[in-house]
Amino acid sequence: MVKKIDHIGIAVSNLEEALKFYEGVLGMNLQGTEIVEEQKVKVAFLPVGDTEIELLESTDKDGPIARFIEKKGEGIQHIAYRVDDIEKEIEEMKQKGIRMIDEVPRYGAGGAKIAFLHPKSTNGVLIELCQRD
Ligand SMILES: C[C@@H](C(=O)O)C(=O)SCCNC(=O)CCNC(=O)[C@H](O)C(C)(C)COP(=O)(O)OP(=O)(O)OC[C@H]1O[C@@H](n2cnc3c(N)ncnc32)[C@H](O)[C@@H]1OP(=O)(O)O
Ligand SMILES: [Co+2]
Repeated sequence: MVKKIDHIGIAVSNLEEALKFYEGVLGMNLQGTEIVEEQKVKVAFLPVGDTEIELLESTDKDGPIARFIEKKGEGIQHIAYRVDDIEKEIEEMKQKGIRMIDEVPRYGAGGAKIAFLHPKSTNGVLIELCQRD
């Protein structure tokens, strides 16, 4: 099942501005940035101990991050849990009646396999399953 919190996804309007806070004030180290076209995001990863903060800026006004900020403002958008076998977990979730946004894994930042659970099935938190080989 779930191994650890892989990352916490935070929606930001401007990545450069947000990094001034995370690096300059909190003293975190930027591990790298990447554009994930399929999710319409530019992401920055900042490791914290055994997990990471994922800052997400939208690359498209219709992307999930743009829509989130429009409705709720900047803030925590998802929590990602590490799993070993994402296909197996997706099947188990479906059997347990969970509404999956992704029924087949997609590719996220760093080539991880990812799949989202709908917040209506999870007490209001958008959950990402994440497998890294
Ligand atoms: C790069 C990658 C990686 O880690 O490698 C990433 O993380 S990509 C991270 C960005 N990608 C994604 O988020 C992809 C998966 N997300 C999605 O498919 C979408 O954002 C949905 C979660 C389905 C929401 O879509 P949309 O905004 O069109 O739906 P909606 O407005 O009808 O929302 C349906 C209900 O869900 C709630 N809702 C929407 N987004 C939410 C969120 N992030 N957390 C908690 N609740 C949320 C709304 O308030 C609404 O509740 P009420 O009806 O009660 O008002
Ligand atoms: Co994520």
